[in-house]
Amino acid sequence: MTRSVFVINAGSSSLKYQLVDVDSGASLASGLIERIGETTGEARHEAPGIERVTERRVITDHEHAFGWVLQQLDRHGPDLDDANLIGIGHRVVQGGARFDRAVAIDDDVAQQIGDLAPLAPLHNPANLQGIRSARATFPGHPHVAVFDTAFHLTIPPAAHRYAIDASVAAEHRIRKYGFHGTSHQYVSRRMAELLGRPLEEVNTIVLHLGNGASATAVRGGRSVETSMGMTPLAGLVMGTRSGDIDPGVIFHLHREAGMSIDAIDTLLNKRSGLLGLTGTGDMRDVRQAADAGIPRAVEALEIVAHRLRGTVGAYLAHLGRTDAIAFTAGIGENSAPMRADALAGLEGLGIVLDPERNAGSGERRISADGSAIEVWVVPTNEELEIARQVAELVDSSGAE
Ligand SMILES: Nc1ncnc2c1ncn2[C@@H]1O[C@H](COP(=O)(O)OP(=O)(O)O)[C@@H](O)[C@H]1O
Ligand SMILES: CC(=O)OP(=O)(O)O
Ligand SMILES: [Mg+2]
Repeated sequence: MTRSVFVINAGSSSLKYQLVDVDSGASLASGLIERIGETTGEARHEAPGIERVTERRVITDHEHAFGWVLQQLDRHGPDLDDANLIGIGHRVVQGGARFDRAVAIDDDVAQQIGDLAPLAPLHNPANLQGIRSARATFPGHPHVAVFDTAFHLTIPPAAHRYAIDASVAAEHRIRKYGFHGTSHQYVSRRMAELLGRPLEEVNTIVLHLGNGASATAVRGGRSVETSMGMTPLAGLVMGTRSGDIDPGVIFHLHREAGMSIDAIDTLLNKRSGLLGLTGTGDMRDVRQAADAGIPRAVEALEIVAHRLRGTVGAYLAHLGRTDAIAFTAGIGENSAPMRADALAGLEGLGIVLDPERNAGSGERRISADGSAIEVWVVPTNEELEIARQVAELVDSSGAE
């Protein structure tokens, strides 16, 4: 019989969901509600065998959004009883130093997710709002939190501590947490499977390049270094986030340009990265502009590739021996030129792409036969990984 998990990724003004068949991995329904709380929201729902539903309407809050989803399921199926819904999985971005695995959500866990909000002010309050609304909407089912940070709690202190006053860091819980852990875990496991070797023996660099982007060095299935930091602002150049900058820039913008801390926060999180460099945060548009010869787009792609190449180089050093590099997420899976640019010039380090394989599609090896380090495209599936973790917890503990 089918067993399904409803996976929720709640953002501040959006709600992404997917009903996942845990055993086959198939998506039974999915959708996205955007601009919640604004004057014109947009809601999409799709399921196999139906025409995609798109509506523009006011959606007042997350509970209202869930009401809309239930209505779509009611109208178009699948029926949640037929789908044998066994639990609800919530993506929670910040789990702090405490949550090293998925947990069943009770009032105490919900409170702790709220207490972690200062460490992820853009994400955790929204995640919590999603949890509250979903618990009200699905009161009879177990709810499970799956944390972006959990996979990275194996990162050793030399890599996760910042060199600042130790008492200030301890008091304010300042350290590298890292994010996208669900994806890095899923892809690094799959990588070992594809190489046909035990997970414990495989060292992989995972490059998750979506709107948010991060790199992780995985040694024998454990994260040992990652590019995001205390917050998802650090590291690689992203769609709208700057990634690494000299922290001195912030003082300069405050003191010399008179910008408020909130304005700088918005600048670095929402108006930087590809968007700040070119005017669009979407890689497809930037590539098109670069192909048309627009200099700032060409230069933006060089900045993205330069940061990636430096990160790969650092992680080769941290791992000592690297078996594979895996590209994943929207850009990593779909942009052959960005993969080629990121690894250009690394032949001397044993990394050689095969241009024809790189230009193909789907899960595959893209390195040349003689490449000492294999390079692969491994499509991520965060929803499936969340659904599996929920199923595992429900099966083992009868989570309520
Ligand atoms: N064919 C493609 N070529 C280049 N970039 C692509 C392609 N398809 C998607 N992308 C890029 O992937 C990014 C979105 O990645 P995705 O993983 O879907 O994002 P999110 O982090 O929101 O889940 C966007 O920058 C988009 O332009
Ligand atoms: C944590 C993070 O960066 O998430 P996303 O890629 O979904 O923005
Ligand atoms: Mg994604």
